[in-house]
Amino acid sequence: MLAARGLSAGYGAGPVVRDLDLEVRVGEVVALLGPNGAGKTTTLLALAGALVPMGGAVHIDGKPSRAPLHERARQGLSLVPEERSVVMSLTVRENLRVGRCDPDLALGIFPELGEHLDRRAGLLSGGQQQMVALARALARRPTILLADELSLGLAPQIVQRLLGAVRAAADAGLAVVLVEQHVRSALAIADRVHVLRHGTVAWSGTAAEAKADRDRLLGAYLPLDTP
Ligand SMILES: Nc1ncnc2c1ncn2[C@@H]1O[C@H](COP(=O)(O)OP(=O)(O)OP(=O)(O)O)[C@@H](O)[C@H]1O
Repeated sequence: MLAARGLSAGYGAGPVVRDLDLEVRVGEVVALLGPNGAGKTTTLLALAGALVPMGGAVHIDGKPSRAPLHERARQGLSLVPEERSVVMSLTVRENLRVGRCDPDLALGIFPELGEHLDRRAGLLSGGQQQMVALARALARRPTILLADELSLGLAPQIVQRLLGAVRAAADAGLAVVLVEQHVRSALAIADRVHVLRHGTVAWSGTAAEAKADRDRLLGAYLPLDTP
């Protein structure tokens, strides 16, 4: 579905991620873990088409693609960036109408947003804002979801709710690449895991293997892990 083949990407001064190979298939959640600065966001942006590869390629449905983000978005890719992508001055209802989002579908994913439809997004809690961002991304009926640090700064219950919605969408046929610092939560919903360190893949395996090896993984690669 979506794959990186020998992918290198960065910001002008040279690649910050190098020679990455990874792929995500229909119905699968692939977690990208790693400490701050490891290159997780950079990888996600390159997969999304927001950064042009400096080497290698991104393949979509088996073919190399150089399409930019807006074109990939039309082809069914949804990106939830690290900075919450809700428009604070718009109401929840207005936020859900942006783009090709189906508001009823969005409310089906997070019914609790229903009572806040006419509130400005800026007045919502961080967790509710993230629900709006994720609901909007999922309610475009994408085939690929790329999500960056959904859990950032949020309470465990909300994180579970958000990641549960991601898992349910994958079970319904979505391909997901999830960047997370919250290792335990990511492993709870992921099928496969890549750990990035200094811009390269330091460890790859199934989520079950990562759970079995969690303490060693945390010690070796993920010293900044919280719960
Ligand atoms: N816009 C940018 N311009 C130049 N360098 C950048 C830019 N964004 C990130 N970098 C650098 O690229 C490297 C990888 O950053 P990236 O954000 O991909 O890491 P990350 O694993 O997502 O970390 P974090 O969890 O802190 O977001 C870092 O050294 C960072 O300083």
